Amino acid sequence: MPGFDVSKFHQLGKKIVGAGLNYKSLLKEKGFPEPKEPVIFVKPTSTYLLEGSPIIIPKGYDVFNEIELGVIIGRKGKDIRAEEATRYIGGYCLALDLTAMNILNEHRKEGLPWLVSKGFDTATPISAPVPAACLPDPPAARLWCCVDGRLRQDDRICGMIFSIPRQLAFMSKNMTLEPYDLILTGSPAGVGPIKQGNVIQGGLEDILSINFNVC
Ligand SMILES: O=C([O-])CC(=O)C(=O)O
Ligand SMILES: [Mg+2]
Repeated sequence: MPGFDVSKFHQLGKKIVGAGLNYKSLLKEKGFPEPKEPVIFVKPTSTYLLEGSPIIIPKGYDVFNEIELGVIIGRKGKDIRAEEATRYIGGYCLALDLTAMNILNEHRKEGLPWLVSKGFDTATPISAPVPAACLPDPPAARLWCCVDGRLRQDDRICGMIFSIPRQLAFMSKNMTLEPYDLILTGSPAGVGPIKQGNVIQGGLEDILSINFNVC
């Protein structure tokens, strides 16, 4: 994409918009109905964590792994049409949308926002980014996550309920998407607790990989 350098993502990363409950496999696992529209939330940029730094679990937080394909926005867009959405994608990364599930479950029951469960420091570990051209066919790609070498999550991007173009269209009706925003596109089944000493690894085909320690 002209004028967009995805390698600057780690310095210039802007808002983080997540789509939750977006994989058929996850909803089956949780016994939740499919949402009629994308369920979206924002994470603070202070949650970003780069490889080499450890995940820190706050006391009393039951933090769960959530591997996700991250879409890095490459150009400003408002009211993006799903048919044109790929033109706004500047690159991809892998991310862990770490979530304090004990807190989220309580807040969900009470109809409260998700910020506390998803907004703690180190809650968004991210991989190195790649340009959009490195992933020509996202739906066909396999996404996986291991904890201490044991496979927990393994699904294809086509297991999403709302495709990446539909997510960008929905989000950009509500808010302008800007270069270096990160869209977290939802996590497949297999989320579970992580604890001090765990090693979390994930991948998308042989295109993206992520590796973090929990301290
Ligand atoms: O944590 C949750 O239950 C919602 C979420 O972010 C996801 O499904 O990826
Ligand atoms: Mg998530």
